[in-house]
Amino acid sequence: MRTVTVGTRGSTLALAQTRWVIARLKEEWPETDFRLQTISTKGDVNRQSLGSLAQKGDKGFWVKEIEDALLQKRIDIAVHSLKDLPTEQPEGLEVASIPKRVDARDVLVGREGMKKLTDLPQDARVGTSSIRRKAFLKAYRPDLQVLDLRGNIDTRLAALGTGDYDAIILAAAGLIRTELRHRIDEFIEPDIMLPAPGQGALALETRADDDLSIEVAYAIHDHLTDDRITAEREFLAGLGAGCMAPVGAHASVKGGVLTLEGWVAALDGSKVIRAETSGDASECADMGAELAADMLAQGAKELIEGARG
Ligand SMILES: NCc1[nH]cc(CCC(=O)O)c1CC(=O)O
Repeated sequence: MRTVTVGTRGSTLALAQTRWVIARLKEEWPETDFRLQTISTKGDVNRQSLGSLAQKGDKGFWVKEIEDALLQKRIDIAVHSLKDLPTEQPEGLEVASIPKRVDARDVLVGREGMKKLTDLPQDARVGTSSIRRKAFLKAYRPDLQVLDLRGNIDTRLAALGTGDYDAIILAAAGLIRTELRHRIDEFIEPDIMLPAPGQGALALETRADDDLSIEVAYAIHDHLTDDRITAEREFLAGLGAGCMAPVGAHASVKGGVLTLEGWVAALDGSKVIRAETSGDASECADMGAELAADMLAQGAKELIEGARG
């Protein structure tokens, strides 16, 4: 029996999504033995000592050690949250497969009586770790206080219990994948908070010359998800921005027609540039690049640079 080693971070979310990936791969390749290998990353090690969000800004904070493990053949397939993966892979590695996406939206989890964005009183304290969520929330409800809230999903839910926050915002996908869907109080629609590019999707990364692992991973590739996230990520790349930018992107496909929406915001929410395009789904990459160019012409660059500080 051949063995394929699948690697990921040790967080609850990373383990849950990797177990899901292995179960799906096992359905397609019942004769293959899949092993799970956890790898600790700079992001995990430095979690306690993170002084500011900016320190997390270096590209691939969560993925470097995992990619090293791939290159050193300690693992054969890496499972990443797609939104944490830089838009370009290092020499010798590639994204071999994008499984079917789950819900891309952000969600609100609130205290009693604070179960919806519209329930929150003036000055309510909302916790989030993401500058995109912060900027879009401020644009929608400038009267709210947006407070920093870092840590893994369990830590963030626990913080809500201590009373320091009235509500927190996180990705639906993280809660769904860790069997915490029942904690979701409100799905925030994309017309209020556009999700992060790639949110809710996974990426299976392999060595570019490892044909066997590429074939194994590709068995759970989802073309529709791939078109959507290609448009979203080309948009992000076209802006010259990474996962730490106040940028949202969301693509949907109906009847072969892909619609891509993109937002870029000032950190304080005082300005949001929004644009949309649609076309044949086979043009997804060009559509992302064109939407980025369109928004750069509308002043998106100043907003992204402003957010870098
Ligand atoms: N940056 C952390 C991270 N990376 C992926 C997810 C959620 C799962 C996903 O978006 O696929 C999360 C947590 C969150 O944003 O609440």
